[in-house]
Amino acid sequence: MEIISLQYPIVSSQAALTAKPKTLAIGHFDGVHRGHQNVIRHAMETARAAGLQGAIMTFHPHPKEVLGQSGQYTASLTPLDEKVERFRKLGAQVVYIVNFDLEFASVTPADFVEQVLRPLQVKKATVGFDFTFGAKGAGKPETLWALGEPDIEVEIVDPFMQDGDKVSSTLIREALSEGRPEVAEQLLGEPYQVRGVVIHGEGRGRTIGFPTANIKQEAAYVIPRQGVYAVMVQVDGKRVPAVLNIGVKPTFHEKLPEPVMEAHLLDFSGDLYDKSITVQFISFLRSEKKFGSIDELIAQIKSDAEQASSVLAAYNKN
Ligand SMILES: Cc1cc2nc3c(=O)[nH]c(=O)nc-3n(C[C@H](O)[C@H](O)[C@H](O)COP(=O)(O)O)c2cc1C
Ligand SMILES: Nc1ncnc2c1ncn2[C@@H]1O[C@H](COP(=O)(O)OP(=O)(O)O)[C@@H](O)[C@H]1O
Repeated sequence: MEIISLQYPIVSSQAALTAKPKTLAIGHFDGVHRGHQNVIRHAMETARAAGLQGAIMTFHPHPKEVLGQSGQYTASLTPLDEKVERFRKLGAQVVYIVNFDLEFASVTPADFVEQVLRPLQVKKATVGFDFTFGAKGAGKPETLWALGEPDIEVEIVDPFMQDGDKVSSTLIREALSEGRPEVAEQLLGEPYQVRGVVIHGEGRGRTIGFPTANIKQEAAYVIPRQGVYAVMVQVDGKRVPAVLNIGVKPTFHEKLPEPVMEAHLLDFSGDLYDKSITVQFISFLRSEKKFGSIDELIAQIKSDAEQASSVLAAYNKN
């Protein structure tokens, strides 16, 4: 798979000069959830059937981040490199990452088609029913259809529904903020995950019998609701059951400026510092509490670990 960064205008760029006829799925695709997967699969199938290259175009950073419309979009469900990995798994031959800056934000829908899609040899474009593009998001799928004529065929993919709801990144963000990782998993098609590096914490964990790997997220992820979770941790190519806390440790701190994310891996011992790990959120267990004594906290973490162990044993059986 080829990964090509594009900076508008692209007309005389290498990417345009060497472009092959293609089918292009276009979207932001944050999360690469089941709805996105459906759009991308349609595009890849169309490409195969028509003997065209199968490509995906996405935008980075998030338009809402650049245009300052919504603070929450500084965090994503899938940072760019994870998104690109998923595109690879979905069979893309080429991924275009368009640098979404203010200049690109002001390109009209017509110019997007003439100055980006046609130079890239797009013969078929696949978008979701709610796709918007061009300055102020003025372009809709039907606009693309009209502007693409006669030689760019546009395929508009219907909403992907699950239990009566339209699968969307917003729904996934809501589920995570409510501490419902099972819902997020259903919508994503796999558990919600956060990657990061293990850093040093306060060194208290091992003194209370529960060493915890403190995770510094590798990018600005959407962070689930604070509290205790049963999670699966991927480290050194292994998947290890773990119990995780996202919180401010009220038993020890009046006010931590930022919540921390820390995982105690079950039936595990070893040095994890500086390792890159991936946390998959499986189930929410409880809210974080301020305990009157360290012994009460230890007893509670012991019971959290037991609960996580049984939840994860059942999860991994299915
Ligand atoms: C499963 C689990 C549950 C936890 N629950 C709480 C809690 O309810 N209240 C709290 O103050 N700290 C809680 N903690 C955080 C501990 O206070 C923290 O792990 C301990 O202070 C060690 O921190 P350190 O790794 O920075 O040394 C929890 C930690 C784990 C692993
Ligand atoms: N079962 C385990 N789960 C998590 N970390 C473990 C485990 N066993 C050993 N460790 C090691 O212990 C470290 C955490 O110990 P801890 O006393 O909590 O220190 P810190 O406050 O620096 O995180 C981890 O970063 C890891 O290197």
